[in-house]
Amino acid sequence: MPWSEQAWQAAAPIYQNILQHPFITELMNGSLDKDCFRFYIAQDALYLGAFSRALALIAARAGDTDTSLQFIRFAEGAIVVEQALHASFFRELAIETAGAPAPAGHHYTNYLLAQAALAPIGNAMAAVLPCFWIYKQVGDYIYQQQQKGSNPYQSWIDTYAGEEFGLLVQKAIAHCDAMAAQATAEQQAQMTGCFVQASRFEWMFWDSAYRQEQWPV
Ligand SMILES: Cc1ncc(C[n+]2csc(CCO)c2C)c(N)n1
Repeated sequence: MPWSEQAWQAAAPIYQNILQHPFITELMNGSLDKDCFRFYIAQDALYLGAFSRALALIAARAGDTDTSLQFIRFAEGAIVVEQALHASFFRELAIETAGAPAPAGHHYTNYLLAQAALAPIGNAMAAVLPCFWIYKQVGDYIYQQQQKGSNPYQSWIDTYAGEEFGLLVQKAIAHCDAMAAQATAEQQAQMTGCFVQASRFEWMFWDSAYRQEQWPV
């Protein structure tokens, strides 16, 4: 069984929790509070900025030029998405600035940056994988389950359900599987741990937006 299948199974309970989260169910039926979505988009702009830096760090640390080039492209993709967010959703939702990161986003981005900078490269790759893979699965799920009719969040939904995005995700999975194939059982277990941890942060990121999470003090 490829590493990615084991990792997905390990994170499956978290993924099920994500699908049942009210942020997702309400996004899907269009009833999500506009302020929660605004909060999410602003936090996501901050997230994408940090995420692209994490990908660029992995590119710099990769052992071969093919992997390096792929992660440079991933990093570019994240910047392009971030700029598109600014251009469309920020204007549409009248968001002036992204503001400061909330606790969950802060925790998630700093985890990714620390893994990308300091951890073994396989761990770093496994830590960024849920960002791709969970969004693909959630995007497809929403797209399939959605009732037809107008949904104010349709353009967001369409971003992650497309075939082009699916190919990108396959590449990210393949790079992790190639790393894992050369790793010891212990290193593979560490990679799985990173994948599960980042999946947890994906749930927390949505939950944070749903609660419009603030710093306690
Ligand atoms: C919290 C959070 N997690 C994942 C994504 C999805 N995502 C962001 S960049 C990228 C790859 C390159 O475009 C993907 C799939 C998101 N937007 N926000």
